[in-house]
Amino acid sequence: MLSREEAAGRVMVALDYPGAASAEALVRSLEGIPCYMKVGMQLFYAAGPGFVTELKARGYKVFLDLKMHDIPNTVKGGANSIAKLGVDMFNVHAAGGTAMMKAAMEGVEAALAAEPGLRRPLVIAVTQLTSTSQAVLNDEIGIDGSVADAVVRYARLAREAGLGGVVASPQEVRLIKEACGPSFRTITPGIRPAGADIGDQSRIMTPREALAQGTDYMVIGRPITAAPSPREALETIIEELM
Ligand SMILES: O=c1ccn([C@@H]2O[C@H](COP(=O)(O)O)[C@@H](O)[C@H]2O)c(=O)[nH]1
Repeated sequence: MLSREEAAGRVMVALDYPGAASAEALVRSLEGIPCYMKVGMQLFYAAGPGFVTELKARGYKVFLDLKMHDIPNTVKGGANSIAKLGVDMFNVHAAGGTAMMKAAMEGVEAALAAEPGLRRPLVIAVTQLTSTSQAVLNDEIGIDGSVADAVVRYARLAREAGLGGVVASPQEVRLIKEACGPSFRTITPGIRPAGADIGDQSRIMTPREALAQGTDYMVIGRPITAAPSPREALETIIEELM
């Protein structure tokens, strides 16, 4: 059983908006609910790091979801800059390989050494996007085997590189925890309350199902942001988790 506060703390609201004004309106509508805020590419490219530091200054937990995937030296620099924003969590693509993921960790260490008061962010890796189906993985991308096997392989790589968790679908959480241990964090998009529009997601579960699988955090965007009342939609999800 989760308390209301614990349940809210498991939800990361995806602020997928074209600019600061619309994102700020959503944040205000959820005021007082202790959920995580997730800033992704759309908002970050439009509103910049100032929006992130403002959320932190107002006491929000922030996941910066920029999914870095580049050569190790570039990712090291990117991770260094991100760590200096004081976010709680950020990510890279596990497909970049061990050297790239280790470079992200080095970038964080360098930031912490330069500014000892900084918060240490949890660095996590994207495994297979939750929009990727079995058929797309095999027939289009050309990776053989099951999605679950590919996800677990990436999760093991991420753990070996020193990262603290992965982004995956809730359908793979149990396998990831078995392979990487219970304290290795799972952050799961692909969350759809019963009856909600699936949209472009492929590997989905309801909030309650995801929690039963043992997910640590669930990322939820449109089921909240596109609802007539985002606050009511989030409250309903929190109730479902209690
Ligand atoms: O595999 C992934 C990685 C990241 N995401 C992000 O999560 C949210 C999901 O939004 P919904 O509106 O609930 O579908 C979005 O910001 C994605 O960029 C993901 O869906 N899958």
